[in-house]
Amino acid sequence: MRELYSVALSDWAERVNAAAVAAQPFFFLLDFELLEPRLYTESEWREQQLVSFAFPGGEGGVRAQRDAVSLTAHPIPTRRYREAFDLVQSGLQRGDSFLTNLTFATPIDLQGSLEAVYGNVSAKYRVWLPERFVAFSPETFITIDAAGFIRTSPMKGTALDTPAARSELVNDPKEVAEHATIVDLLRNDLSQVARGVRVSAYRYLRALETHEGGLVQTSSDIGANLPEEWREQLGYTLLRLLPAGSVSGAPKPATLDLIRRAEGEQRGYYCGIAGYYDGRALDTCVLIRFIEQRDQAYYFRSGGGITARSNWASEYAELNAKIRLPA
Ligand SMILES: C=C(O[C@@H]1C=C(C(=O)O)C=C[C@H]1O)C(=O)O
Repeated sequence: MRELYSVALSDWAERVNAAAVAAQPFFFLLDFELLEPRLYTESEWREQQLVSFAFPGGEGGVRAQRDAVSLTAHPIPTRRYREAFDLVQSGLQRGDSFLTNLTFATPIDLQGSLEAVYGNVSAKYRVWLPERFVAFSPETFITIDAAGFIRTSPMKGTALDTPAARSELVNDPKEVAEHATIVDLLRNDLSQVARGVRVSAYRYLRALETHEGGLVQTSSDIGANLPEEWREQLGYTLLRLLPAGSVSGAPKPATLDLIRRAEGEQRGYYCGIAGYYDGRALDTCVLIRFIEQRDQAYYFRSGGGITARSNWASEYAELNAKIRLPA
């Protein structure tokens, strides 16, 4: 398996394995295309501040600021969205894919800096890579506890947090089917690296607060047992699970090809993962709810899952509805 990876990725995986075995804390970033793997030691984030992150059980990075931050989106032209959507639809109709996550970068005006966004918003996971991006993600990719129990909580299905939209989300056959597809895909992914795969909670609703009103998402929890010596293989285990099913689709190889053709640009760290190992256990998130800085411009990256039953206008609306700052 190892020879399939680039030198940079194998090197990254070996360094992850070594640090995990040595009980040395580390933080990492992996981009969607797996071209720019990064691994940071404690002094690189604490003293040199090459990256900042705030994870549920972990590090804080810079403290919350009080500067006002806000954003104004300039939605991408519907024509551009439809072209990509139609390309994805033809792949879905041919049966190359049965679920494809289609995303775009929407230009935004940002009042405040990436740092100010990082310091002001609340989210389960926050990551700030200076000059590059800030992410405020609600989505866990996987966690591994000290005993080697691996868990994942895919989020699939998003709606505004109103009673009507909630019940539509819960009852919509398309949403039900998409969610089942993702849970299946992740069960399969986990079974590649672990044993005793089980779903402990299925399709529960979770509210997400934002500056401009709430969103709800449907999530599930899936878990399994890694081999006892899991730390020795941690880097390669992570690579085998990527890209994350919830932000790619199924089946993965053909779907990734469809995504590349439809989106026409790399996702970079958006839809990649970030992880924090505290010396014993690992927590990772999917890098969504993502503001990117390119040259002197800012873009909000967002998207959602498309199936053969999807309709372009509601998918376009979902992509735009996600362009918000959490409270
Ligand atoms: C890629 C994104 O969304 C993904 C797709 C979701 C969906 O289809 O409901 C929800 C969360 C993400 O896993 C994003 O929000 O940017």
